Amino acid sequence: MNNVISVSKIQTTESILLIGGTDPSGAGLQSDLRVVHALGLHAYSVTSAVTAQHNTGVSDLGVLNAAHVKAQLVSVQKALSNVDARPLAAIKIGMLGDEYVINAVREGIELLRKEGHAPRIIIDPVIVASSGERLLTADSEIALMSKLFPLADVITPNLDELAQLTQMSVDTTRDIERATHCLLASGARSILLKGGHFDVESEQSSDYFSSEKLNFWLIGKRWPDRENVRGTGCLFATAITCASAQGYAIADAIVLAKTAVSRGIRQAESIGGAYQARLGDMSPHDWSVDYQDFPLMTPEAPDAKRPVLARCDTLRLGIYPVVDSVEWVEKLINEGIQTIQLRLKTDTDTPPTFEELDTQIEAAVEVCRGRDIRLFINDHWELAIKHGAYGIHLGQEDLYDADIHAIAEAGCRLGVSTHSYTEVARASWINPSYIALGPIYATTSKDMPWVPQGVAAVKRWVDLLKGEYPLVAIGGINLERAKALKSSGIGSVAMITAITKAEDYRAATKKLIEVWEKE
Ligand SMILES: Cc1ncc(COP(=O)(O)OP(=O)(O)O)c(N)n1
Ligand SMILES: Cc1ncsc1CCOP(=O)(O)O
Ligand SMILES: [Mg+2]
Repeated sequence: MNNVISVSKIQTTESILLIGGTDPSGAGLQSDLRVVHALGLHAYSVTSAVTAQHNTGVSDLGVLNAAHVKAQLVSVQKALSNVDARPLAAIKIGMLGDEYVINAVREGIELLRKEGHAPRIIIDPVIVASSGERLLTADSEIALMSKLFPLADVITPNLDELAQLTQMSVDTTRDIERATHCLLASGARSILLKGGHFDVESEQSSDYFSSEKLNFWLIGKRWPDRENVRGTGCLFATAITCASAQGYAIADAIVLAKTAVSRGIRQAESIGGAYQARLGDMSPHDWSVDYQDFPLMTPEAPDAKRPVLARCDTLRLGIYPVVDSVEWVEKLINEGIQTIQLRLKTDTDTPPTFEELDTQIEAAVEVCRGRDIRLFINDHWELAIKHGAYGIHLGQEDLYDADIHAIAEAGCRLGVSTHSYTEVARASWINPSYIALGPIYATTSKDMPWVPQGVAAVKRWVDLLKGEYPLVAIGGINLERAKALKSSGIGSVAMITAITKAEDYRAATKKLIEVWEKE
């Protein structure tokens, strides 16, 4: 999975370049600019074509002469050479119209690259309008694919465009997966199929993302009473561009963008005979995400059955030590600990045998029996089920191997690690018994590719997920940091070192419980 930037390190002052066609009724560049402005970012905009359209169709279309497009790109390049210019972090390419403009855009990007700009590139391959009119000449598709797709970090076709670009049928989820994987061969780093036009009778609106390393469906709510909201495809691609410009990994940018599309449709207003997406003001720091707009993510088909996992008996799991032996479990529950994890790793120089794991897990469950203790078993989900543990803790990679339905059927709780928007969306599909957020601070107990998130990010997660799941913060947490985290509203803090490496583990545990439980 991609690394993620810390939410507290996102950029809010980068600039974006939008290239596309105008639409007097609100889609195209007009829609793109609304997204950028809702987030308080700065955009340069280069017009490639002028369209006359409404929700009844396209009545006129003029593609600009390529020289005019190139001249606009040169002006942007000059603006960017000023000392007070904000760095160009991302480019969104929308409607281009013909191959002359495609060539001009390619040259413009090369010029910007020569000047040292290294923006991310998001291409919305605008080929056909929703009403059916072509917005790119038929003989220009090859130019779009050969000249621009290889530069793209993401391409965002809708259903018709995916079918058109791959010449494949896209009637089922399997068709979409196949066609999307096929389009990856164009050289783009990733593809996002915008699924607004797929399975329109469904209560869900599902998009499919594919890259070399990661494939998933992203599932959002559909709003059937908001028909044909204008410019949502543009909104999606532009929102991805904004989040990319802020430094988010592409998958996280896509999850955030999906929240913006849902928000825009949920708040849409009918103006002049057509629904217009409405974002309102959004904080560039957390995009003012509302959980009702937050998507679910799954590598399985969007209609796959979701597990129904047992709930924890509380939203506040309290001080949560993570330990590596039954002895530690016993010692700490004797000190008043009520939530604890047995973490027996097998990737060590002297890994435990299967029999040893079996014996230890059975013994840990036995030690907790009849004592109202929430004992979570890390990784070894089959043994946890076998011995009737209260719960299991799994990381994101573990989720691919584990049988989540078997865990649910056994009545076992499941806590899931997360480090990013993508992983929270993945966890949300599973509807886990708790969500762990980490690393909050740097940790010496585990090699982590993730940047520590800090207290401000925990506060944002609490605000986003409040009441939905018990939340657990982990990574480098000691007494002082637990005090700082308490104000975030999180219900639990997990730790290894602060207890198991403490000079006096009894005193350390007592103090942590005291601080956490103090009103
Ligand atoms: C409470 C809690 N949060 C996160 C983790 C990490 O789990 P995972 O990502 O599976 O890594 P390992 O612990 O297996 O190395 C955890 N164990 N507990
Ligand atoms: C297992 C794990 N997962 C995320 S951070 C971490 C280690 C936490 O240990 P410590 O409390 O010593 O930083
Ligand atoms: Mg694990």
